[in-house]
Amino acid sequence: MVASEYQLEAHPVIPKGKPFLLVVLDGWGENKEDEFNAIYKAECPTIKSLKEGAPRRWRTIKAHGTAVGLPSDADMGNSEVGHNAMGAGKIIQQGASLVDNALEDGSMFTGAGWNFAKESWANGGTLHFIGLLSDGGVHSRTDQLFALMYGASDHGCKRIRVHVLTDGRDVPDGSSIKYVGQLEKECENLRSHGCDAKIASGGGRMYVTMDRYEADWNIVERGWRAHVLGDAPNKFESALDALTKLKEENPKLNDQFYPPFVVVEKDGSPVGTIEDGDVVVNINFRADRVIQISKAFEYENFDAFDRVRWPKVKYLGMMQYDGDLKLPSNYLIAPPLIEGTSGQYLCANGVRTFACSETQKFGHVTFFWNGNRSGKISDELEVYHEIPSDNIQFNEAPHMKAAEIAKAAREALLSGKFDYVRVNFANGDMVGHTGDLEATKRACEAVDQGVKVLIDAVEQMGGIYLITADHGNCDDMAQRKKTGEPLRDETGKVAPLTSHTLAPV
Ligand SMILES: O=C(O)[C@@H](CO)OP(=O)(O)O
Ligand SMILES: [Mn+2]
Ligand SMILES: [Mn+2]
Repeated sequence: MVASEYQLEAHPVIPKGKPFLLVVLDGWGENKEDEFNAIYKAECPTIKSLKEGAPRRWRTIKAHGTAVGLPSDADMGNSEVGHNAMGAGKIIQQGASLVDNALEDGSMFTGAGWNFAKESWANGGTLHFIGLLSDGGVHSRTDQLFALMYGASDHGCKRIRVHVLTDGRDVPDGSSIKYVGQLEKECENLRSHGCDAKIASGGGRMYVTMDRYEADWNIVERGWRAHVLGDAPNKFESALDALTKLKEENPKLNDQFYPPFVVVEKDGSPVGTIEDGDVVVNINFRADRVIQISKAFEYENFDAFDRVRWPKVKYLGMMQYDGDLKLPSNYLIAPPLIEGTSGQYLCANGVRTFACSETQKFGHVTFFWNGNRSGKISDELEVYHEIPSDNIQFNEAPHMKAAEIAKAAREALLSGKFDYVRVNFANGDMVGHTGDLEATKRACEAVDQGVKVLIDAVEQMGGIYLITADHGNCDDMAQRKKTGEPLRDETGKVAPLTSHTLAPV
């Protein structure tokens, strides 16, 4: 599109010269009002008064499944799809759907990415897969991994090593044993058909490899050491052993936070380090949490941590994760092309924008918002302001940076320098993912207070506001039976729900 195609007529209702405030409440769904709905149980007078005081202006919209471009209506919403859809104002066929389609019609195994990968094992290289091991469908799916493993074996691959990141965030805590068990079975089956397939290393997604927005490079370094160098304090003869024994040592450990581990032979040598001539496929289709590890594999000049050894491998993403950086340069499936984003229109029309969140969600209101492009659309018109997140488990400080975000955005509103202020409050989502109901209530209260500060400021300036969310999370903190009743363990304790929900927003 040329710039003129982005020219817009003046809006008939929204006053020119008055600021517009857009607030995304991350992970804040509209769900059944019961004791496991943290929003309902918290003191949230601002949000409540908006709902009750202006019912005509309040409505719910779908934020999951096919309504936002996901493969099926059983798929919960997530930040990438939510912010992509809101930022572009349209439904985009998401990575998960594109991978499914390519597997179904076979084009996965005829594309340029696949042929590039194949050269490596044709020359004796090992095929490595790295990624999140669950069927949560937010970042990756095990059925897609298995399809790639069998596809490789059918195309002559003789040696596969899988580096697994345990989930417990998009699926219940404790379920990683099940996924590792399934993967072990598939490996066994492949071995009986002449392809030497094994799990080689792993760790929990929030502690190993899958950092985002450069919140903590140590996370990526731990992964690099385990996957590439075969170096981790914990060495076991199988991944199942690793999970069970680490949990025995520390019963409080959850799937999201397993320490890095390496699978070793009887003599203690790692079963699958990453070596020159190998090929590495990252099975995550979602971008944010694999950009850093992709840089570590791809960039010759890299100083985020000491790689010790930088093997000469072919590295491929399931998708290309960053369209601006062209990262990684090789990938299996072309990502959705997201054009005509709101930012492109607003910049073409001279709208001055202030976008703000804390680190954990900073890329959500910038990178995802702009259709998975890093960097700004216009240096003159836009200010992107990041408040550093703390590197802690967020139920320990459920207020996170809500007050700081509100303060920064308030100043932007009152400064008169911006026409459009866009923020994301992370709390409902990030604390919701811990499964800690009490802390999540505090999280909702911090968000509610932040929203109050911002509404006061925008009203003072005579502007208008829109408050919305990207998907549910804190609106239901209990796993449920089919009947809707909460699931309980033998002692009667309710099983916490750490994942997003299917609720509308
Ligand atoms: O933490 C994440 O990576 C996802 C859950 O997997 O959450 P969100 O989509 O809200 O960022
Ligand atoms: Mn989100
Ligand atoms: Mn989330």
